Amino acid sequence: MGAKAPRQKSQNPHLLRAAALRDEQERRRSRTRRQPQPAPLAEQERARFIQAWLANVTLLPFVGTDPRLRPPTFTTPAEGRRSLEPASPEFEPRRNRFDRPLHRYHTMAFSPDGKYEKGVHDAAEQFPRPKTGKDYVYGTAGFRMKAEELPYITMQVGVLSGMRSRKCGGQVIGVMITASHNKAEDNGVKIVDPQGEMLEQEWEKHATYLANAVDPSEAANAYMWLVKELKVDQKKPGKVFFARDTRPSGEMLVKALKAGLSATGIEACDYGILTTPQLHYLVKAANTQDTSHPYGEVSEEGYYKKLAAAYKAAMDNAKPAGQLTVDCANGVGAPKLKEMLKHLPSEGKRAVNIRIVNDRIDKPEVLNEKCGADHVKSGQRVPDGFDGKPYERWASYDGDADRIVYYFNEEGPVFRLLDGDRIATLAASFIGELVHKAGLSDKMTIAVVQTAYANGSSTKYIEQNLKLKVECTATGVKHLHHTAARSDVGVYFEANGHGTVLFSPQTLKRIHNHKPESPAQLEALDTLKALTDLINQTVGDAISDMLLVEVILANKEYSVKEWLATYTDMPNRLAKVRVADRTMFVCRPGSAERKLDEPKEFQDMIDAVVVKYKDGRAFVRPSGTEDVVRVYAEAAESFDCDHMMLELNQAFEARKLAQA
Ligand SMILES: CC(=O)N[C@H]1[C@@H](OP(=O)(O)O)O[C@H](CO)[C@@H](O)[C@@H]1O
Repeated sequence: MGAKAPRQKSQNPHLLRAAALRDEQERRRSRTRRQPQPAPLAEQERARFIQAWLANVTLLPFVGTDPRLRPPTFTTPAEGRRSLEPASPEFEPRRNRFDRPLHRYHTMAFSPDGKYEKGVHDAAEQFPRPKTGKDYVYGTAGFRMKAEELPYITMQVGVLSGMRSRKCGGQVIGVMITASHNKAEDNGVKIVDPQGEMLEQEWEKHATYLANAVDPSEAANAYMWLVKELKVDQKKPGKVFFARDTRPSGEMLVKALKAGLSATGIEACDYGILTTPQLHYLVKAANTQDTSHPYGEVSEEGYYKKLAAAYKAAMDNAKPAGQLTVDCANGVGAPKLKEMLKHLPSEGKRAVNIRIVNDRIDKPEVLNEKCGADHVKSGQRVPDGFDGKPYERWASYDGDADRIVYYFNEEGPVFRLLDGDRIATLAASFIGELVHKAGLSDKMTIAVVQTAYANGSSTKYIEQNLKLKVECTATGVKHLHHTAARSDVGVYFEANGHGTVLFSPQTLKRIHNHKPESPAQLEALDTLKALTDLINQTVGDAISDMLLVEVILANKEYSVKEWLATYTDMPNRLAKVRVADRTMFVCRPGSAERKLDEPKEFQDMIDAVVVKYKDGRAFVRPSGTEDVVRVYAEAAESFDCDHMMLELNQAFEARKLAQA
């Protein structure tokens, strides 16, 4: 640990008193260090003591980073407890930039058999926290930032995922290292829960807490605090599967992750380079392999085999709809789609005709560069390398292949996007037809889950034409996933192409136990069964969603033109405004982020703008992944959308909220 700069003398009497207290603690500590260490306690006595210690230890708010405030190395209970001096009132727990208290606590230093605490301490020394002065928050997409800032956080994610596995009875937990659609120099890390879903929300706070421990001692203290608070039995086994995308920084982050895992005695399995949804698949497959409903073979090969078998079954009575070109964003989707194609029929009536472009994983700097789902969706334009003729079907993945959008050009050329809303409506209508044809209509209901960004026409189409229920949730896949999981069949997609379909366990049972009464019912039932395997139900998956769309287009004998013709999108605009502090924008609870409560009167102003335009709809919400607020506007006329955006922009400027 480096030398500390001397503290500035304060005239504040409280601070002077606190400084005197610190000096006294330091004197006591140096006396303690000089004393001979007591002999080791007998094993039984030791166990009794640990229990007593855990019961008695008082947790105090962290009061600063001064090493002199740290408690002494543990010797006996009495001495240990002496270190827990009451915090002075003037030391408020530090708060991060989102005004959340950073729950930092001092326990004693290493507990008697604190090998894991010591391990965390040492791992934090090996991968020190970057001195950026920033607070890090586990957000919608885990932690995501410049790769060089990530090693410490990744190490801590290793620590937390191991704890999570122990807490979940030793079930496998996943850790994915990816920054999805971000540029190559960024990276990210996120945790996958036992059924392949996103990390439980309560644990996101624990991840934030660990990531903000400022030094090795605090990291060890934070670890112990969580162990006690969450009642994690450290003797229990824990297992973590991890993988990364093609970013060059992935390898160095894997080292940091492994350090966090081995520091806490967790068994780890490195799956190398995978797409994000493949890792989600593996986690669920591992945790269900000995149950009555195994999700699939626990291997990458198992993933391809499951999808290929389901694809072939679902295409039994259909004719593929011609060539599809896939832009893989120069990311991990390219090699994995090539692998997938080896398992799919290349000849015969079910032959798959897929051409891959933007597959340069050997050139990391081109990852997501002018290509990929985000580039296409947010810019409403074709990617680099596009050579499609009118009405040729194209699709784009993002950098870790967990989302997909389709598109084509009409003569002109006029760009036509078939985004997540379109995939949701296509999937919901096809599944609805199959359920009806199989004679299962009265046994299950289908719901479609969207966010406020879903195009108003798609919502109307689902309710009025498909006659299905639509639910709107806050932005972020975990919200959609949880809502969809409450339905028998829950189709969820964000407009940006991230989504999947969930079949509840009872629904799967009903589908598999249903006795068809005619050949037509049997045919529909077989296709429905195949879809339940074709769809990656753990998370949005570009490869699986693509095969689903291909199956539907082939079965419905739809061209992209017919798919587009199902409804007409409302003209819409999405912009982001850089503001000094996005946390001052607070969404109204229960409004699915379509209304604001703060800043006061801002919502009234939006409402006053919107009523002026035919079928106008607009909302403003703070982003969960960037330091911006997003502004969305929709109206019957494209011209009106532009006007609405202009008026909303003026509102930001009038209140001096926007930053240059
Ligand atoms: C309008 C939009 O596309 N928002 C995206 C974006 O969230 P924001 O909270 O809007 O930054 O990133 C999320 C994570 O990738 C994704 O789930 C979401 O759909």
